[in-house]
Amino acid sequence: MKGQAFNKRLRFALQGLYVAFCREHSVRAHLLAGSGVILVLLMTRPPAIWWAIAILTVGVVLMAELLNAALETLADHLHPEQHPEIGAAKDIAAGAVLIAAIAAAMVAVAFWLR
Ligand SMILES: Nc1ncnc2c1ncn2[C@@H]1O[C@H](COP(=O)(O)OP(=O)(O)OP(=O)(O)O)[C@@H](O)[C@H]1O
Repeated sequence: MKGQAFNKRLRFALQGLYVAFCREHSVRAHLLAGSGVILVLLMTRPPAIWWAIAILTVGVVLMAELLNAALETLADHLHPEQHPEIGAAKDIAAGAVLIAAIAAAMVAVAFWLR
C-alpha cells in the first residue's frame, strides 16, 4: 500500500477524519470548540497574527486529539484485554491532549488580555 497517488492518500486522510468525527465524542467537542474560536475571530477581527496563533492552536489541539483517538483505536484492536502498558500508552496520549488544551487555554487568556 506504499506510494499511492496523492488523491488516494487524501481520500484516506478524509476518511480518517470522518471516522474519528463519527466515533469520537471528544473529536466532535474539540471541533465545536474550534468553530467557536473561528466565530470569535470573525466577530472581533483581531490583527492577522492572532488569526495565525488561534488557527495553529486549534490545529494542534485537534491533531493531538486525532492522534490520541488513533492510538486508542489501535491499542483496543491489537490488545482488547487489560494491560498496564496499554493503560500507560493511553494515559501518555491523553497527557498530550491535556498539554495542547492547557496551551490553548493560555492562548485564549493572552487573547483576552491583549
Ligand atoms: N486495555 C487497557 N489496559 C489497561 N488500562 C486501560 C486499558 N484501556 C483503558 N485503560 C485505562 O483507562 C483509561 C481510559 O481508557 P479509554 O480507552 O476509555 O480512554 P478514553 O480517553 O476515556 O476513551 P474515549 O475517547 O473512548 O472516551 C486509559 O487512559 C487507561 O488509564
